[in-house]
Amino acid sequence: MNAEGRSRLDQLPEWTALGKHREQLGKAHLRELFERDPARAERYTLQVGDLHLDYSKHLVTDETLRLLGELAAATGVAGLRDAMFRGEKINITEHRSVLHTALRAPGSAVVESDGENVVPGVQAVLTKMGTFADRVRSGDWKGHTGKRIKTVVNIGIGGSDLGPAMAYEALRAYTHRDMQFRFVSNVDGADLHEAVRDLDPAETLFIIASKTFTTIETITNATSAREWLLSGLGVDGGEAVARHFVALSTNAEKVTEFGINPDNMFEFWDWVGGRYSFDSAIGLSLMVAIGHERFREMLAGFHLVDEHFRTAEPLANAPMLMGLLGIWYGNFWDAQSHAVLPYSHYLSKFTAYLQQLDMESNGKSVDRDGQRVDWQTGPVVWGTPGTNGQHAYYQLLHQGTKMIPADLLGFAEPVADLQPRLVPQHDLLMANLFAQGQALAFGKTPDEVRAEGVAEELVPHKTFPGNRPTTTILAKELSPSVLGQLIALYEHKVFVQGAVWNIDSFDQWGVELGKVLAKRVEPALTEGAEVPGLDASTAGLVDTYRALRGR
Ligand SMILES: O=P(O)(O)OC[C@H]1O[C@](O)(CO)[C@@H](O)[C@@H]1O
Repeated sequence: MNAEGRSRLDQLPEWTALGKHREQLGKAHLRELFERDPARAERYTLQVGDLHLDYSKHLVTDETLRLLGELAAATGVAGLRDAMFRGEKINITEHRSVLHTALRAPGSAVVESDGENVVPGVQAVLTKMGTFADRVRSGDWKGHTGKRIKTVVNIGIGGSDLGPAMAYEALRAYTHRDMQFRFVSNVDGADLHEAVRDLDPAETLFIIASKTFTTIETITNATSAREWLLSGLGVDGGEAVARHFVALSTNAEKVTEFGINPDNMFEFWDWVGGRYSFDSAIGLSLMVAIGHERFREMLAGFHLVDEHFRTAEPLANAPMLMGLLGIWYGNFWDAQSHAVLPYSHYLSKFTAYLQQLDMESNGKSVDRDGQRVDWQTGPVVWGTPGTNGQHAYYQLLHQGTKMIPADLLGFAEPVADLQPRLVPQHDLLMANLFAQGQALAFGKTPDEVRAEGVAEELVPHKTFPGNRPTTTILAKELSPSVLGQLIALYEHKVFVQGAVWNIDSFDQWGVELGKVLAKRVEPALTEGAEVPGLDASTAGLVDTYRALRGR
């Protein structure tokens, strides 16, 4: 038991009860669960805003859900959720509030951190972003030589890249048709090189997105971008940088040091985690792309799901259910990973975005009390757009030895631009989604295979065991609001899991060691410096690298 009187997770009776229930369920098959309970599909469906969630193809019964609800109650998920919304410092290792929900709260809301209402500041930045976005979109914002901006290059990494880059792809149909948007994150110079090589510096705006403004990848790329701009324009700096560089950051001092005019800095706050930041100033490139009205629609979508999460009963609460189902598989069925499979080309970067959200949040093995956990925490999140995956790794999903719960996401209507020309194609896409969910759940028995006249020796090969759980999430179309709803759904799902596992989902100490070691090793590569304490393997690799580079 910890100081707050909370027992270790695996010693809770609710945990033990789930373990026993799992044994009792034994080899229960989804086929039987559906046969036994004809109303199952209808009952295990939720409508949240525009999102229709079908969780009937999960290896659960009413009893499972009841026990999972009891686990959520016993682990104080709702209490921690309320503390988050109230602005309490639930990020305990960094002593910070966790208030991304305030970024999308209505202007009239009052949300306090350290006794101060943060909402007016959020709204002021949104207004400043809106004015700036309008100026760039309309051509009123001119580059150094008086030309209008045609390309926006966002330079950032992690949460300062994945969110805007993903949302830009997702909302492509809503983006400014006469402008281009590019996203540079990798410290590999090839990323920046490819992004700018066909651009005219006079028509290019760089948005430097970094919460800390100290991230080596971003500062290195930003410095190279500044050199590219200045040499392209044939000037020394000063006014040219002010016309072509803006910053999104919490660190005004470093932004000014870099040479960016503080008037062109859009601020956010330390209570916004990097991976929860793209609806803050970090979304500026997206706002320029889709316009501030659409951006506000997206925020309203986020808020709708925030309110649902805050108020809905646990077993009618979509993020709560999704989080608990993940716990059911990870902790009681030993599933190691979770696939997110969008049946939408526009969501091609959605899973990559979720990887940071989920794995940086819940990839922890020490609990909030600093004790090593004895239970599995965050899963490996992976996946690509569904139909492409079908022709690559779905073989393993259907007939492999691993249990991989999956989310299938799809939209009833293609985005407006594609209608009506490609509507039949869209039906084919969605038929694939429905077919995959069905095949994964129900499979094909040996008898069904035999009935097709298949030779006996091939029967085992053509049998599909099924019983592979999926959640299907449908919406009418991928609008800005629906995107906001989807992201908030996953953000809160991750929250629920972290709360049950009793880990701090809002720090990321695990990324630090590599950063420190890279800084230490770099002089060995560039200057051949002696790096004390290098292990034999790494020292050998450094030597090989230097030899290959002729140093
Ligand atoms: O916005 P910053 O400060 O440049 O950080 C970028 C990313 O680096 C991390 O701190 C660590 O990878 C992420 O959490 C964050 O999103």
